[in-house]
Amino acid sequence: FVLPSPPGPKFGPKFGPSPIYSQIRGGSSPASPTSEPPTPSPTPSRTVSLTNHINYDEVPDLPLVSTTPEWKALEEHAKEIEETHLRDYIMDDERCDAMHVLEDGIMLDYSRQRVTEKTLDLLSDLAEAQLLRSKMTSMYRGAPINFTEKRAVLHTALRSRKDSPLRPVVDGLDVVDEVHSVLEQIKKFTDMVREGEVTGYTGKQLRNIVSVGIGGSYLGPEFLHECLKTEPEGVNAALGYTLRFLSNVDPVDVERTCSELDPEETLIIIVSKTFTTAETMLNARTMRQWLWDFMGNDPEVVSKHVVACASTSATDKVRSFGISDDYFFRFWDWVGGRYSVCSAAGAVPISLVYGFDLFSKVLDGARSMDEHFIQKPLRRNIPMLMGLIGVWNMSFLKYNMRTTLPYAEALLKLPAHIQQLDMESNGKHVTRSGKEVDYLVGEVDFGEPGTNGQHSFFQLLHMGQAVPCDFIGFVKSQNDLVVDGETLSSHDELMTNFFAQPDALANGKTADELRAEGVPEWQIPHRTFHGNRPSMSLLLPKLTAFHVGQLLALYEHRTAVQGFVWDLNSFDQWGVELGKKLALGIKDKLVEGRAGRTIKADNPSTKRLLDYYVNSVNEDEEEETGRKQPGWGKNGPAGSDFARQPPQPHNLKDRGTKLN
Ligand SMILES: O=P(O)(O)OC[C@H]1O[C@H](O)[C@H](O)[C@@H](O)[C@@H]1O
Repeated sequence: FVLPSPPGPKFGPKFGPSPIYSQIRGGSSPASPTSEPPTPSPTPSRTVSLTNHINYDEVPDLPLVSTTPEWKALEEHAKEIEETHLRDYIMDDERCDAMHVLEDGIMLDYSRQRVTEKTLDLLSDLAEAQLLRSKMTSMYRGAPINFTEKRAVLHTALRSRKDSPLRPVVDGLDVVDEVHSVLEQIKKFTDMVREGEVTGYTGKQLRNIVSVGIGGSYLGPEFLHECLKTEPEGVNAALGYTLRFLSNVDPVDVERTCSELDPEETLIIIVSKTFTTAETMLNARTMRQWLWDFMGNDPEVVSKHVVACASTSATDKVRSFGISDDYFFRFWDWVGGRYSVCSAAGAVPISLVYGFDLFSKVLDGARSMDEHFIQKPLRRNIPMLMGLIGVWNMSFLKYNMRTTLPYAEALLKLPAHIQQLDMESNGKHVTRSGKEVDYLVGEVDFGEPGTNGQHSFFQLLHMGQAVPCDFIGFVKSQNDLVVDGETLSSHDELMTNFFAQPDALANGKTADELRAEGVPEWQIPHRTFHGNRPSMSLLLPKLTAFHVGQLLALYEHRTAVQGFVWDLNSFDQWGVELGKKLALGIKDKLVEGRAGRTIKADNPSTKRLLDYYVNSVNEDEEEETGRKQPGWGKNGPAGSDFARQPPQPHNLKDRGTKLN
């Protein structure tokens, strides 16, 4: 990977005087937790200079990757792999030894993947042909690699050190300075709230936090929250605070979120990069109404109880909502929603509940993984290995699904976060140059913590469709238990499954083995497992804030690797737009229907559904009132504001509780 140095930054970023990131060595973060078990000391790294790459705008239009000799070689090789069963591969001592890495405190074992040394060599050739390193460094340097939106992709800058020698500049601003100025604002504000120096409208301490947001403005922060809830430092830091997330536009979600909350002690965080997302903005208005219902319709109620985390380009919208500038925590267009956990989107709610210091440890972990990713050679690079094996499984072995199986209850929201991160990033059908792909890209991701998943969908994993599995486990529990008389701790018991399941998937169970166990002949086909099902195992020391940060960045980078090799733009999401636009059109039609006018739909199928929906509600109304109702008509003439109210309007006051 020795590529010519760029002639100069064409796309905006400015660099320090010399090779910069090359001074950073992997795993050197000082923030590794001191608690047991110690993070294994990183192997000394080879440094990689970020200057050895070509500018993104000079990356040539690549031919469809499926037409390259590197791709064809892998296709041929896939036939060879079919010849050997995983149960034989995993008996090879030398192979198993070669197929694990211990880097940045994380052990990755990929010996249960259907790969050989040759597979890895061929994948490495493919990565080189697809300019993987060049694309990675372009991302870190702030090139506009999200070219359909003309944006840089700089989530790595969100966890840069203040004195980082790598200083991308976007729109004339040094992004690292920008990041640190907001982090300081967040620290100051959240400390003041936690110390009671900033209070609510009636002078009460703000101890209930409601984060309103959806998609990337929700899933990642919720994933972090669930991890920190039982993190030993997190448990103490959060005493006396609650954090709830309001994401769905379903009014029932409002009901659940507000139940038993005292509005006078509640701080609402509106998290929306664009500050236009329909669901979030309706929920934001609902929560504002809820505050007003209790404390009066005074602008100060909003300015003291509502904060915003949004992109700088939404500043006017934030202000016109009534939010004060001091309560506005900005992020930037160069942070994608699903990559925004380390921005204000995650920083504000998490710091309010757990304190800024704990959130900083998440950033330390993510930074450690960023450094690992950019520096380590392929065979020691965890996200790169995982990404390339992902490409191999999907495009060559044709597994079009993948499952994330954390053996840690506190990671219960990781599968949902990965689902958005990966499926929104790589769920595409054209390459960077707009060519239709003729190879499989973008897995269907799903998952559930073990052992719950074992009693749910594992039947399919073992005997139905083959789905590559990511097993994630920890050496030490956040909170282990030893029950009197038990031979193992409860965490050990959990981990027995973490070790057993990958073997069950790989080995399966043959008819001969079943016969030897005395299984009756008629049952044998029903109890035979074909095995040969790939998985990988990630083993981390303990689910601390630092290691959560590593995991977060690891999966972000895995997604990027796959997108880079498939030559996709993993950072836009145009596929989400069409449905949003259509929903706006339906809104107009429903308004018509509610006003008792004929609904004109775009097709008979939608018209039938809309008519049924509107008329069924009206029939319920008639039953209740004994009167014929046009639209919602009970409260006023058709077409008036009242006419659009639901039949049983709720008083938002019912959804909160004054505790004293
Ligand atoms: O943060 P917001 O602008 O409200 O966007 C929230 C979400 O909405 C969209 O539908 C996108 O697909 C997501 O990537 C985004 O995270």
